[in-house]
Amino acid sequence: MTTTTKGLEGVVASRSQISSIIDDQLTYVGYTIDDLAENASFEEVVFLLWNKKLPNQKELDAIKKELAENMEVPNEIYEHLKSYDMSKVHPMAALRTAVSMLALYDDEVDVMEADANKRKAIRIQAKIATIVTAFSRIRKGKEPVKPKKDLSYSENFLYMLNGKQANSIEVEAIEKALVLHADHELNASTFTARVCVATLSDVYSGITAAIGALKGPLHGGANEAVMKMLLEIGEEENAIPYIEKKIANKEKIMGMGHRVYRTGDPRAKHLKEMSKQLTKITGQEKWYNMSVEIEDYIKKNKGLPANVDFYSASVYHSLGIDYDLFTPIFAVSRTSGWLAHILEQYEDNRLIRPRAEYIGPQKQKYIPLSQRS
Ligand SMILES: CC(=O)SCCNC(=O)CCNC(=O)[C@H](O)C(C)(C)COP(=O)(O)OP(=O)(O)OC[C@H]1O[C@@H](n2cnc3c(N)ncnc32)[C@H](O)[C@@H]1OP(=O)(O)O
Ligand SMILES: O=C([O-])CC(=O)C(=O)O
Repeated sequence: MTTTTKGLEGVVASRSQISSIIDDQLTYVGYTIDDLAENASFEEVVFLLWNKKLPNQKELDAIKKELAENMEVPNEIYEHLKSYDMSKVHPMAALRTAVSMLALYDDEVDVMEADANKRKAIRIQAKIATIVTAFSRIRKGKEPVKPKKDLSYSENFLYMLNGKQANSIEVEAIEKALVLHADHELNASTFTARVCVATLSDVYSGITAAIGALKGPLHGGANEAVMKMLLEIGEEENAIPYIEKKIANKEKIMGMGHRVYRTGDPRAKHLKEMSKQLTKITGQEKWYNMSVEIEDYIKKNKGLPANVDFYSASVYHSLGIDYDLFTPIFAVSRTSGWLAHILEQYEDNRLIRPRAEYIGPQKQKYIPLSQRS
C-alpha cells in the first residue's frame, strides 16, 4: 500500500450515470443545473434521477400521483415525534430516527428485488416531507396536517408545514430549492448511502445513514450555521468586522468553500438571485446585503466561493422557515439523489471497502492489567 489521500480528495470511488461535476459545471443525467433550475419541477427531477430520462406527460402524472398518494406516515411515527422533549431534539436527529422507524412499517423492507426497491424509493421520498413538516408542527403544539392528493410535492410540503395553501412565490422558491439540492455526485452523504447499501443492507438503512452524514456542519448542516451567523451579525455594518475576527481566529466561514468547485458553485447564483428577490419582497434586504458583503470579502481575501448552503439560508429565512429546518429541507430534496445512487449501487454492486494506512505503534507486548501504570 502506498498513497493515502486525506479526506479521499480527488479519489474516484465510483462510476455513475446520475450527476456530474465537470469544469465546475453541474449536470443531472447530462442536463445542466441552470436548465433544470429554470424549467423543471421537482417531480421531473426525481423521475430523471431514478430513470435517467426526463418523463413524458403520462410518466410525470404517474410519479406525481404516486408521491402524493404515499405521503401519509403511520400513526406510530406521529406518536413517537410527540414523545420527544422538543427543547433538546434537533430536527435532523428526529428525521434520522423517524426514517429508520419507517422501515419497521414497510413489509417490503428486506425484499431486495429492483421493483420492490423502486416502490420503497417512492414511499421514502413521499413520506420524508411529511415527517419534517409534522415535526415542525408538533413542536409548535400544533397537529400535523395531512397531505392533499391533488397538490404537487412542493405545494404539499408548504401546505403541511404551514397548514394553509402556499402562494405561488413560496411554491416557486421551494420548488427551485428542491431541484437545486437534489443530487451532487459523490458528496459525503451520498457516498455514505452507497457504502451502507453496498453491504446489501436495505434502502432505509442507506437513507438513515445518509441523513446522519448530511447533518454535520461541514456538509448539509452548513445552511443552518450560515443563518445563525447572519443573525449573530445582526446588522450590515457589523458584517465585515465579524468576518475579519473569525478569519483572524482561523475559524471557518460557513457556506464558503467547496471540495470540488474552484471558480464557484453553479447552484449558488440561483439561490443568490432568489435571496435578492425574496428578501426584497419581504422587506428583509439586510440578510441579502450582508451575505453579498461576506461573499465578496471571502472571495477577495481567501479565494473561496460561496457554496449551495450560503444563500439558501437567507432564502429559507425570508420564507419564514425556522433555521433548524434548513438542513431537513436539504434532506427532503437530497433523498431523491440518495435513492438514485442506492438503486444504481444495487444494479452493479460490489462491497465498498478501502484500506487504511496503519501509522500506530507496532510489535507491542501485552502488559497484564496489574502491571500497567
Ligand atoms: C452542501 C455542502 O456540503 S457544501 C459545503 C458546506 N460546508 C461549509 O460551508 C462549511 C465551510 N466550508 C468548509 O469547511 C470547507 O470549505 C469544505 C469542508 C466545504 C471543503 O473543505 P476541504 O476541501 O476539505 O478544505 P479544507 O477544510 O481542508 O480547507 C483548506 C483550506 O481552506 C480554508 N478554508 C476552507 N473553507 C473555509 C471556510 N469556509 N472559511 C475559511 N477558510 C476556509 C481552510 O481553513 C484551509 O486553510 P489552511 O490550508 O490554511 O489550513
Ligand atoms: O459535493 C459536496 O461535497 C457537497 C455539496 O455541495 C453537496 O452535497 O451538494
